[in-house]
Amino acid sequence: MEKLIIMGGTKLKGTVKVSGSKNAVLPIMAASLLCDGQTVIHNVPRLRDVLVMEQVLQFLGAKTSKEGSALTIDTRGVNPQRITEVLMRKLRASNLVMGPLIARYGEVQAAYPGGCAIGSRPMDLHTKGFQNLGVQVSEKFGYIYAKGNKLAGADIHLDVPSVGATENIMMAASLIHGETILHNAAREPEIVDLQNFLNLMGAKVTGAGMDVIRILGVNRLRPVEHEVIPDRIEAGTHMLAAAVTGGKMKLIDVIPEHVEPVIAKLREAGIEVQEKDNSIEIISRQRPGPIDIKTMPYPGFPTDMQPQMMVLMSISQGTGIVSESIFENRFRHVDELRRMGAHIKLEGNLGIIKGVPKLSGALVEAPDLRAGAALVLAGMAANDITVVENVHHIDRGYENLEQKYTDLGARIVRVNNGFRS
Ligand SMILES: CC(=O)N[C@H]1[C@@H](OP(=O)(O)OP(=O)(O)OC[C@H]2O[C@@H](n3ccc(=O)[nH]c3=O)[C@H](O)[C@@H]2O)O[C@H](CO)[C@@H](O)[C@@H]1O
Ligand SMILES: C=C(OP(=O)(O)O)C(=O)O
Repeated sequence: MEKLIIMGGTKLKGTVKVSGSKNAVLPIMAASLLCDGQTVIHNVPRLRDVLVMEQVLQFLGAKTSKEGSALTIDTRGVNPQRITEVLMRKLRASNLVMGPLIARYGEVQAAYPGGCAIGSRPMDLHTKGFQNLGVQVSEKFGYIYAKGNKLAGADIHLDVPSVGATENIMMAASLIHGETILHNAAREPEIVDLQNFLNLMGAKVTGAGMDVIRILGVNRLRPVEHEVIPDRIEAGTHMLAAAVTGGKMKLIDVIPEHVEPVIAKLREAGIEVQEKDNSIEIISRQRPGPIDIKTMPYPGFPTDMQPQMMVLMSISQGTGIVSESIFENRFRHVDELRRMGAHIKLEGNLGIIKGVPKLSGALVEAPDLRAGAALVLAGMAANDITVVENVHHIDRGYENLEQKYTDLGARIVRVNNGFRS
């Protein structure tokens, strides 16, 4: 098991390049199954979820190859079969192959997906959406069976704006007869990137980024080349890394508009943020002031930034409240932050944080991806040494996180059972 050993206390300084978006590239990889031929995706981050998604596509018969940050997916040999738990459980986005497979082959059998253990994460909105399109869905022994030969567009209303359900329905509806109108759709930038990719392939999708998306089904989609958007959660994580270490950091290859909710909260806490076309500069001069956050679907404050923001709140002057409204079990970093001296009280979905002047190093465990990143930030801001265990969670969603921070002056080494790796 790999761990990170962090010697805290260095202010991060310099320029960091933001990698391509994990949550944009995964649905786009799945969407390549909608056509026959070679799809080329540029700006693909090297991280574990992408590797596992490649394994899912390979299991279905696709061939994948990489050159630099370009990923080629050749779907000519695809021959769908039952996707087992072993693969599906490795990531949440594995569920996104369902929409494309139903539309193209009329059938899919797959185990329930995995992903970060941050809540119950049901699939009911995905399966109800498929049923609206004429798919027969049954569930048995942890598997979803979906079948339908005469699929047709429909009016679909999502109970909550689920990112995954919006993506699955958009992909399925792109390659079936008739028009689908998806109401209460998720509005995340990754949905807009998926719309752009589908339309390049020849689909007729409009409205992504708003809460009603219209998809006019077509008979055929063609393979294309596409460049994914920068990762707004990685960008937000770096912005918080600069803020909690008292640093001065320039982020390049970022779309400032996508991180506006994070920028607004940093400014409220007294951190200086300068935005340019595709760069952001963060200057942190003093201990942050108190803020409250409430996680909401985009364009609200992202749940994927809640643990990192809690680190800033742990060292702010005053008391702040975190209200987690998306996932019911996304406070698993709290016990670990307490080990580092944070004063946090939990009451249901509320975290009440009384800032302390400084955190102190400790042995902590990354319980999931963003909580793990938050612990790295806490370790860099703290006195003394912090050891973060279970780094594999962080590797799921960040490309070279510790290397990027080492380049900015942080003192971090990765060890494997005590040996440097
Ligand atoms: C790979 C990917 O893009 N993951 C992101 C995606 O996850 P994911 O797509 O899984 O998250 P959703 O938007 O679907 O989940 C939002 C809420 O809807 C609920 N829900 C969802 C589906 C369903 O069928 N029924 C249901 O009740 C969930 O329990 C949750 O409370 O959006 C989340 C919310 O921004 C992010 O934290 C994840 O990083
Ligand atoms: C929760 C996340 O990922 P996933 O949906 O893949 O579990 C995340 O990226 O923070």
